[in-house]
Amino acid sequence: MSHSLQFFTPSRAPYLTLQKIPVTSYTRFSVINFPSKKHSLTITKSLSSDLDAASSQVLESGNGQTVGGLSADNVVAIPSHVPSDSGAAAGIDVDSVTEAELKENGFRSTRRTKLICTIGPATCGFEQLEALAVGGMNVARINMCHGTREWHKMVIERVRRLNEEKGFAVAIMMDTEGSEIHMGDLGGAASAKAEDGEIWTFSVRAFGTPRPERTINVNYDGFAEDVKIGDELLVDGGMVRFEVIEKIGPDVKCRCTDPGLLLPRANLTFWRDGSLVRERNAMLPTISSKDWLDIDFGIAEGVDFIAISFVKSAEVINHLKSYIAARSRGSDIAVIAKIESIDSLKNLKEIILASDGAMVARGDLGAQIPLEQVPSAQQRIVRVCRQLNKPVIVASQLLESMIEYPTPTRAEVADVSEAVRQRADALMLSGESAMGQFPDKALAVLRSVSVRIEKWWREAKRHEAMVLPDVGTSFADSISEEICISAARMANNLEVDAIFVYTKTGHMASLLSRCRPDCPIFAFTTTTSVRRRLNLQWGLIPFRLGFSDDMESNLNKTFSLLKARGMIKSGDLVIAVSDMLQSIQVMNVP
Ligand SMILES: Nc1ncnc2c1ncn2[C@@H]1O[C@H](COP(=O)(O)OP(=O)(O)O)[C@@H](O)[C@H]1O
Ligand SMILES: C=C(OP(=O)(O)O)C(=O)O
Ligand SMILES: [K+]
Ligand SMILES: [Mg+2]
Repeated sequence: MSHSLQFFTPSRAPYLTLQKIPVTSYTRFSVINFPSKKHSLTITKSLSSDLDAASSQVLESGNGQTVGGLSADNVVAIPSHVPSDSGAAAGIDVDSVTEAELKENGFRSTRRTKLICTIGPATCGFEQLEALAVGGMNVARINMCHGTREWHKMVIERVRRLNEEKGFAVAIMMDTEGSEIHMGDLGGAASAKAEDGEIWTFSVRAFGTPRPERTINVNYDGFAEDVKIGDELLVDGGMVRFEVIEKIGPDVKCRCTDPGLLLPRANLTFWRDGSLVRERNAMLPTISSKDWLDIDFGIAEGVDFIAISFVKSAEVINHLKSYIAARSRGSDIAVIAKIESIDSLKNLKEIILASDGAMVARGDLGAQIPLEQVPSAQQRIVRVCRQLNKPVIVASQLLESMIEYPTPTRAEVADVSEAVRQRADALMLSGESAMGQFPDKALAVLRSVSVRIEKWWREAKRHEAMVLPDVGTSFADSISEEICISAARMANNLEVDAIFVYTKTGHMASLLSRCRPDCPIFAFTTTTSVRRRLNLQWGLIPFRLGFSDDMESNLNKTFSLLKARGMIKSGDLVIAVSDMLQSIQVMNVP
């Protein structure tokens, strides 16, 4: 039984044909774009089955052993020993955590929201990093505000080793310091307490060690000239407040009006007559000379993402992207724009269009706009990113109290839930994982809240439909988009177990992720770098797999490999799409 449907458009002529094809074992709809390209939409009930032969044939392990079914104590994924970026590799790379999750709980309950951990003194050891990866960390973030390049290099090497030895695909995000005004590093002290009414000296002078009492170094030379007596000085957006009372040369004397804890390199803003004074910040370059050196370091180390602090316009992103393209010879580093200033909100759409993703950096954003405006800004940024098909991260203070306590506050759980409900791609831990006392517990809270809220909203079918504008710039891109939108809709309506996408660049996988379908998306890609990058995006489970242009053989191979590892089983309903063939196929796993 088969059906046909034809679309004709005049002259320019993509004739899209759904035609009747006499096939008995499955139903095939073909969408044909004359004269050049063929797009097939195939609904397959049963696949010609040389599958059993295939499944007995493979799975090659890292040491060349053949692995059949996995036993409970054998859940650690064994990456193929074939060079990872080789398209011809016979095995499949997936990590032990995903594998165990799929086996134990099935497709439906896999976590869709991705998790990022800032790595700091509390989590930089190999075992600590491994514990985070086991706990669900998808991306490790290093913040170039803190630590030395040698320290960051060591963290990068450990994460890479973890990926190689344990089959993880933890990506690395390097976050630049940016050139906004901030305090010095407190001479090595972890914090300093400012009490109500105390007089502190803020100065561009570098103080020796031990740091004289009640002194703070400021990184910006023009500081003393720019502030005026009566200005309000806010540390970290108001965690501590001072009033400027006197200027003596490079020193600015301030009285503490809201006491609190000063942390190393905390951000400083000054306010006059109720408004943020930002003329000076506007003069500072977004990417400082130190940031450029850090960026060179990131390129040399082959990080997966570079997050740029205090982006003000699309121009700086375009500039950086061409810099990276010229320097990194083929390795594709994604650029994430941190939205944390008034200017970045003003130019939001252009910035996001120019970037490969964005971060709602609520820490500094909350210091630049009134706190009560942060939630609506977050919602807007998340929506714009999804519409423009760019991954979006919600960051800062998600579980701030867990820096010190083993359980979150109810309000923190509600905040995390809201970000998950908005269906942001990723949630980020900062101090909680960098220097907190309970990094693993904080990650576990993000994980369990994500899974719970995702399930609740899926079951309640309460996700409002979002209008997804055309983002493609070519006709072929538009076809990919339509295919992904249709595949996601079909997946929801048919209640399929998973969508499979075969993608070389990852683009088709991200288009599917944008649709936020009910089922998980298994993204098969040929390179480890694309696999790592896809790990930031909502709902994608990235695998590295060598595949060809022949979809039938790709599917057979995938089914046999995943079945052999107990990650799928006969009868599971799957939709497969591919960016080589631009096709949709619906089938039961044989
Ligand atoms: N590499 C590091 N070395 C030492 N401390 C770090 C490092 N990274 C982060 N931290 C600590 O974790 C805190 C939270 O991290 P993050 O939010 O990334 O930085 P910031 O507070 O500067 O915005 C920092 O204030 C700092 O105390
Ligand atoms: C993530 C942020 O940036 P950083 O931690 O680098 O200040 C933020 O400001 O929220
Ligand atoms: K930073
Ligand atoms: Mg910031």
